Amino acid sequence: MPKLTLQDLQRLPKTDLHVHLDGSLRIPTILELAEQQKVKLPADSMEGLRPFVEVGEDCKSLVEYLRAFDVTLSVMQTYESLVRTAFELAEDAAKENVRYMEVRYSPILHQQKGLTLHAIVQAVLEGLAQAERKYNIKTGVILCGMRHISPDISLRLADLTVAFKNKGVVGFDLAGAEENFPAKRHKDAFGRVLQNNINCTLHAGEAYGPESIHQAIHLCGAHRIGHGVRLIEDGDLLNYVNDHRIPLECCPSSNVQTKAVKKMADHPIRLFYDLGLRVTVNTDNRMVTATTVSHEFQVIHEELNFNLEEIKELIIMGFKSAFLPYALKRALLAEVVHELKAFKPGSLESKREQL
Ligand SMILES: O=c1[nH]cnc2c1ncn2[C@@H]1O[C@H](CO)[C@@H](O)[C@H]1O
Ligand SMILES: [Zn+2]
Repeated sequence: MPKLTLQDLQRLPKTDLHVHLDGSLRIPTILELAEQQKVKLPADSMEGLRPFVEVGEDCKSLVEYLRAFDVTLSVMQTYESLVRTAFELAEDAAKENVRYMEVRYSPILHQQKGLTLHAIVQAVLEGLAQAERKYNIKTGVILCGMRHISPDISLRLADLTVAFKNKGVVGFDLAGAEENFPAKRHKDAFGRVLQNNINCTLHAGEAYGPESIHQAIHLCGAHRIGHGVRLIEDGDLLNYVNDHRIPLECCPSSNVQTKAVKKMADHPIRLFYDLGLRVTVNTDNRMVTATTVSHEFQVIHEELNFNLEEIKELIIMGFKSAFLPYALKRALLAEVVHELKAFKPGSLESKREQL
């Protein structure tokens, strides 16, 4: 199989459907924001801060992984910081040719300095709109309820999602520690979202078994599943997910770090793909996991033997799984399919030399 380089993968048009705003900052930006806002960080240099905000392979669990967010959230409590971090995330994504990105975060975690929930959504939409004007990228926002926070708050966040329907917010999610915090507690929030004809996805089957995926689909109406790695433990449910074309938002490197899988070679994305499931490749957290979409493709190319044709198919499944109105999705997909057909691996430099 001809080897694809990181540059090849960067040149391909891509989606990122599962990326957390508060896990995808630039480290220098955290340092700058902390200085401006007089926020105390655990360290005040790039290298000093890195271990607190990038978890690495020795992370032992999702709960440990989630500790990094205390640091990032400490500097994401002002309108300006939300505009900036949203803009920079979309800029970083656009620079690796991500054409469509759905950014998620939980507004309730950004109220430490008294911002209103509306302002918190507005700020992120403003940052993303700035990036859309400058780069060739389309974006949408997914608001997250948090598993460990009360269901009443999830309901408020569901109402917020409804209030911003057709104004940039495209879906609702449930995130946070999975074990001991079942999704069914939050089913009223999902009911609210669904009854307003809005899409939803839930993190499930990452730090808990297939029962969690079952609840996400059958009690909360999930249209997509975040991670879903432990679907592998229930063949019957796996067939249901396959038959209903429910997309899985796979985030391979993050899954190794949270120990949803022991090592990359064990990642079920290969099996899911071979069985015909609709699987998508995503970052989860560009900074906390220290990754990019191109890097995730490189990892599965090298460690799970996905070849170029298969990678192209994964990319198409990403666009197909977008929470976009059908007409827009079809137009975007047509554009991307055209580019994928014309795509030839090999760096731009070597192409120029051949000319
Ligand atoms: O992989 C994950 N699994 C579950 N929750 C996560 C993951 N990554 C981030 N968050 C949680 O989602 C919140 C909103 O963005 C973050 O603050 C973090 O607590
Ligand atoms: Zn996630």
